[in-house]
Amino acid sequence: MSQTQASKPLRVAIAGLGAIGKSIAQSLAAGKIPGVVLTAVSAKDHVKAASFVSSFAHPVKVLTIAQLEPEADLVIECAPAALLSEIITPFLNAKKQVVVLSVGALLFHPELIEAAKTQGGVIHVPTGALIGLDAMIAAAEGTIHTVRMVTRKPPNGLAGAPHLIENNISIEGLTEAKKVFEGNARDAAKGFPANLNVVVALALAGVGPEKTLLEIWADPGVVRNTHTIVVDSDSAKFTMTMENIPSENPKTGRIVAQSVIALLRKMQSGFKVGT
Ligand SMILES: NC(=O)C1=CN([C@@H]2O[C@H](COP(=O)(O)OP(=O)(O)OC[C@H]3O[C@@H](n4cnc5c(N)ncnc54)[C@H](OP(=O)(O)O)[C@@H]3O)[C@@H](O)[C@H]2O)C=CC1
Ligand SMILES: O=C([O-])CC(=O)C(=O)O
Repeated sequence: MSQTQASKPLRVAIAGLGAIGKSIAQSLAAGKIPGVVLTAVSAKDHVKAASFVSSFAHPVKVLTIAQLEPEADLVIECAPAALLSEIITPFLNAKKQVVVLSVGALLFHPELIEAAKTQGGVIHVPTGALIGLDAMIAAAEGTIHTVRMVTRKPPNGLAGAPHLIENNISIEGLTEAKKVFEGNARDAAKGFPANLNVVVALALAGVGPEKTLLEIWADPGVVRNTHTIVVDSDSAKFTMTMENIPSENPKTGRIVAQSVIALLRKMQSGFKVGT
């Protein structure tokens, strides 16, 4: 339905007020998308969150995660990955829509995808910090032979990842690029749950997490989170490079929040461009 046809506004809740959540909240509060209204947020620190939303023109409730569902038609999950199920399950059970940013965590909760497919709720995975999901989805209608991705991040965009800690891989004081991971998207999601959602989105759009291959480099020579993807399929061969300017969270590109705003705008519009 187009926004002009819509009788009621789409009520949106945001779970997690970090780099992504705050940016989306500000855009929605500024009325960037007609027909979409921010009704509630959830955050770890409710006092800080209440102060953040107090400047908005319309009142926005600060609630616990469990209190969000009755307040919204759609929840945007942009919290730590461990909270994914807690945030989206009540919405899926109510046959509502969810937008998932912690995409990596979906691999370890197949029941959530199953619930969305069978029970009437909807999970949206926005393109986020990636490029070319439209081309991947189209190529996946035919046969995709190989998908390879190489990610280069400034070392502070990888700091603290479980894979580095468990394998005693130091990225302190690097003077040249260091390869810190080579494997598939499933193992990357396990080892880098807060850093490589992009490769999981790519896998879900294309050939799945086992066959989507990835190298990760801690590179003191880059200032942007840089993802290069090479795809070979029976319809096209394509190479794409994305250089993401980090947001206030060095792990997260600025474009991620904009991708969610673009998704909401597309959902509300009668004119949709892109696959
Ligand atoms: N799909 C994609 O392309 C991308 C996905 N991501 C993923 O999106 C998610 C959000 O990213 P980003 O905004 O950068 O992360 P941030 O760390 O900046 O924000 C997460 C927020 O969630 C808050 N939080 C922690 N515990 C709770 C809780 N119990 N209830 C509600 N909120 C809580 C944190 O609070 P506090 O700060 O107080 O701990 C923080 O403000 C992450 O999982 C990230 O990996 C990121 C980039 C790209
Ligand atoms: O995938 C992620 O979690 C974040 C990322 O690489 C980026 O923003 O470039």
